[in-house]
Amino acid sequence: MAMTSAEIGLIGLGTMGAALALNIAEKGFRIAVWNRTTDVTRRFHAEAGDLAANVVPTESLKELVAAIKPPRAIILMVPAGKAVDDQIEALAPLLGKDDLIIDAGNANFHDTNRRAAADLGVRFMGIGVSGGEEGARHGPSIMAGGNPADFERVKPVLTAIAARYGDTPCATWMGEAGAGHFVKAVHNGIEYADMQMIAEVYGIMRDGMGLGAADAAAIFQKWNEGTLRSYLVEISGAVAAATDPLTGQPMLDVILDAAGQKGTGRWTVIEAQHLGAPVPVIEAAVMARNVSSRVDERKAGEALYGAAPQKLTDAPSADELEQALIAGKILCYAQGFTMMTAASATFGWNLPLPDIARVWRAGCIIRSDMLNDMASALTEDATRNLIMAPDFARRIEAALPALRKIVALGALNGLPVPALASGLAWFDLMRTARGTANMIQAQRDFFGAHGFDRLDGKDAHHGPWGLSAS
Ligand SMILES: NC(=O)C1=CN([C@@H]2O[C@H](COP(=O)(O)OP(=O)(O)OC[C@H]3O[C@@H](n4cnc5c(N)ncnc54)[C@H](OP(=O)(O)O)[C@@H]3O)[C@@H](O)[C@H]2O)C=CC1
Ligand SMILES: O=C(CO)[C@H](O)[C@H](O)COP(=O)(O)O
Repeated sequence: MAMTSAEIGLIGLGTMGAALALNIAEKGFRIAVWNRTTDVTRRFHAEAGDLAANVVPTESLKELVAAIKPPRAIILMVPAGKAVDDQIEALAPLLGKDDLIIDAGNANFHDTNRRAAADLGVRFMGIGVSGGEEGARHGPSIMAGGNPADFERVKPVLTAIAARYGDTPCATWMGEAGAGHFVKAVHNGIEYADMQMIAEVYGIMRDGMGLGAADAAAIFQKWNEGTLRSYLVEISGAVAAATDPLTGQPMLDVILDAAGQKGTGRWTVIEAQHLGAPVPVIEAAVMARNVSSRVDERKAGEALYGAAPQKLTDAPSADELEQALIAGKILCYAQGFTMMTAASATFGWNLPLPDIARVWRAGCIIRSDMLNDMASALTEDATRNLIMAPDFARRIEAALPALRKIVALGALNGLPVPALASGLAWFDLMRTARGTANMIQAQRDFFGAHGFDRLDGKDAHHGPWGLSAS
């Protein structure tokens, strides 16, 4: 049996867990690990190289617990949902009341709230981890939730393994209970939206402008040297430049156009609706992913209506596409931050928006140069919608003509740009002082006597419709 020597434990040596365990070991912490399938643990230890000396492989939960110094901290890196509940149920009876279970997977924050409130007999916290395998191995962005004292306990490990923006570690406490997992869900929602908007401009390049993957790659690579510098634009350039070793064709041209999902984007959209803080760019991105998976229906649609995307006669320039993407990105992030403000009010959190922008600057999938400017704008005034911040208002005004042009071209020529179009529609609603909901108020009063508010403040809240009018 392993000696009581490890400073931390980890369960689940899959893609993320294995990378995280090596990262922890590399930063000088002795880590005990356990995996449901024992062969995986053995292989992991055997392949850990120099880091194996800092890894204690264990073959039962009892052995894992015995290998860690009390009070223990054990990270779970297993699929969200039932696997987490099952693991807690198996582990908790072996632990003491001061031991801490840390769910570091992509849990639904409602589950994290439930687990934090339950009498588990141990301490519990949920943390969001972003950066994929590479980030987990060399520096993820960490969004922690739970009791602040528990966070302080594990902070030395979390800050040591986290990505760094300059000297600042990207690991921050977001709030009690499910706050960390909530912020991670919003991160993933924005991730969906960023990816979708990039895919939309790629679609204009490919179908509207007749560009090949190599041309698209060059454009993405150039954008990655400017305002749009970000991990997702960088990898879009890399994937567009890659060649399929099997066929010699561009990789993008041999990949099926149907994207999977694990649900975090959907959770964000559902929660946004509950909060009354819509995130239409993310909604459009989730919708588009769902539609992408309906391949047969899309084929039937094309057979019936004909292929819509035609080469544009008035193609936009690469600069205009870049500007449209800049505008879409700002609008999407403004929606995400507004949603977090609404969550703070509803759930009694005080989500630290400037710190969230800061923690996303490095390590995570949505890291980008623009997040540093967002952090500055939110530090000036976190209560203000990002589109009202002078720096971003200037950028939106400069980029708006291009966004309008791309959305209009898309609509006129059957080139789908749902996320960009949703961002623009939201923006136009947000900048219209006299909207059209007077019509909605009147309709509701007409059919349901719901009453309405008046502009002139007079005390007459029903219209002259009467039963005969219907
Ligand atoms: N992949 C990514 O980019 C990211 C993933 N995440 C989240 O991290 C978590 C882990 O993801 P990832 O590493 O990609 O997943 P993998 O599928 O690569 O690994 C899953 C791990 O969980 C174990 N496991 C699966 N089911 C159970 C169970 N019922 N009980 C105990 N152990 C179980 C597996 O063990 P076994 O070897 O026995 O199958 C394996 O070690 C998920 O919540 C995911 O959403 C978060 C950020 C990024
Ligand atoms: O959390 C992540 C990145 O931040 C994971 O990669 C997650 O799986 C991405 O979501 P989806 O699988 O739904 O695309």
